[in-house]
Amino acid sequence: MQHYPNIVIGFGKAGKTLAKFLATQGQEVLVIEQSNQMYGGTCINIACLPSKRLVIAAHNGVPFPDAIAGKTEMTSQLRNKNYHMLADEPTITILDGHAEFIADHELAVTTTSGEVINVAGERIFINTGAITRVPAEIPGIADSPFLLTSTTLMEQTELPQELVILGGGYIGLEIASMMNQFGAHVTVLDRNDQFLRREDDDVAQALYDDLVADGIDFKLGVTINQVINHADQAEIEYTDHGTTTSITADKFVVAMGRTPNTMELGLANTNIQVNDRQAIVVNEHLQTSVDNVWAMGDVTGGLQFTYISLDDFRIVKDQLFGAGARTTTNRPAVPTSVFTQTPLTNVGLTEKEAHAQGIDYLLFKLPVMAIPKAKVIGNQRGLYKALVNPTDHTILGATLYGEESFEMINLLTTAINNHLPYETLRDQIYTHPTMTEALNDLFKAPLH
Ligand SMILES: Cc1cc2nc3c(=O)[nH]c(=O)nc-3n(C[C@H](O)[C@H](O)[C@H](O)COP(=O)(O)OP(=O)(O)OC[C@H]3O[C@@H](n4cnc5c(N)ncnc54)[C@H](O)[C@@H]3O)c2cc1C
Ligand SMILES: NC(=O)c1ccc[n+]([C@@H]2O[C@H](COP(=O)([O-])OP(=O)(O)OC[C@H]3O[C@@H](n4cnc5c(N)ncnc54)[C@H](O)[C@@H]3O)[C@@H](O)[C@H]2O)c1
Repeated sequence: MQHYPNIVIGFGKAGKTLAKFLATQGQEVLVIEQSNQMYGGTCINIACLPSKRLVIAAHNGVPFPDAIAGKTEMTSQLRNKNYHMLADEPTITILDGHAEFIADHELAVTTTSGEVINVAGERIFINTGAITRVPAEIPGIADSPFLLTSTTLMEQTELPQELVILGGGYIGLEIASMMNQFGAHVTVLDRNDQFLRREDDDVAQALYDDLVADGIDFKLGVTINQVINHADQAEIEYTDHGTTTSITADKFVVAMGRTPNTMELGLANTNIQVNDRQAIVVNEHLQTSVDNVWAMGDVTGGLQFTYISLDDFRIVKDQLFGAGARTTTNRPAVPTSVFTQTPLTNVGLTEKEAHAQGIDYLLFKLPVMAIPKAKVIGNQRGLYKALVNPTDHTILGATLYGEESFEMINLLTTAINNHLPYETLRDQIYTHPTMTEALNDLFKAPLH
């Protein structure tokens, strides 16, 4: 059995960044990746980058098959670049194969040719990501020929005319908005009665109204009973507030959450603990229950974002090479964006959360209609909201529903993380015409 000082399982964001960093420190690293189509991980191959490429292509009126072809070319280039980023390091070995633990520090790797190679690692970093949750408990879904995931949707060459999306969260809404722009008729089914229930009601209502105006149908508060697979179409049967009915679809997308990818990792052969949601249990330093074994990224069951996985790398790096002060509990504010055609972006507290936590705040609000750049872009949908601490005037949170909000939010995040008073943003000189300059107006006067 070959021994390595460092083994990374999975070529994801945290894993590849850590492997590269260890190599720059002269350390030997074995990186195990089960698919040569996944060098660089989920984000660049099947998630963030291809999906945003398609969102933009749809917006620009690119026909669906051309958009898919352009996306595929892009991911291929990114994959190659990522591969060489690690493979060209003299102290990194990439092993193409599926890793399973056979003991706390030992792995059996089944290569693509079927050979099994056993390796041992002094330090092991698990970065195996998450996979689409396909609800086996709903009859007819798992074995349906009409089933798509976010991954297989992005491999289609023909636009489905009638598309049903099961789940109206991040993936469901981004796909709904994008496929609607490509020309499909989209219906979204979600078990929650309330659309985006964590958002403030005014913001959720604005996005909902805009998506409905675009032609997307929503069935909220429904129970999906079964999928009946006919010759050409799927029939999705659901109960809508006591009435059982059904809808037919050329394809349906399962977007009901993603489960930490631990099922085929052989963890039963180790002392590494997994919780009831299949996530690897870690402490605030991302250490598992076995010494010198860490888990990073989606597999820990935390927030599923690429930048969280990157931050997990920083936490582990700080233990190995720094003071060990960085933890999951002292992460700075984390912004999030739903990349619908008009994007919805948050950082910090919403009004709903402030109320629930009994936190007092000043409220600032601005309709996007008031922003000159929105007129220039030709999309005046949306509203901005910000919550401010009444005592020291620091920003408690912001919700930006409007064009380019996924860019602007980074400025607000900097302000929050550096405890800047809102007046700093209000009085700053901004480039013109931009969406960001609206911060001059947003912070003019609180509503209350
Ligand atoms: C459609 C979609 C859109 C998204 N959009 C965004 C977005 O816009 N912004 C954002 O921040 N996040 C987005 N996300 C979430 C983001 O993609 C994930 O949070 C992120 O990629 C997780 O990275 P990771 O480091 O946990 O591991 P991953 O990048 O998932 O890497 C895990 C790797 O491990 C490999 N692997 C798994 N098991 C084994 C094994 N046993 N042996 C060997 N190799 C193994 C896998 O093949 C994979 O390459 C999106 C997700 C999806 C599905
Ligand atoms: N822009 C981004 O950063 C981005 C984009 C896509 C995905 N992601 C990440 O990927 C993760 C997974 O995305 P997702 O959309 O699959 O999960 P999600 O948790 O965001 O949404 C899942 C939705 O499915 C619904 N649902 C679950 N079970 C159901 C059932 N039986 N019947 C009907 N509805 C049901 C839930 O109510 C929820 O609205 C996200 O949480 C996010 O962290 C991020």
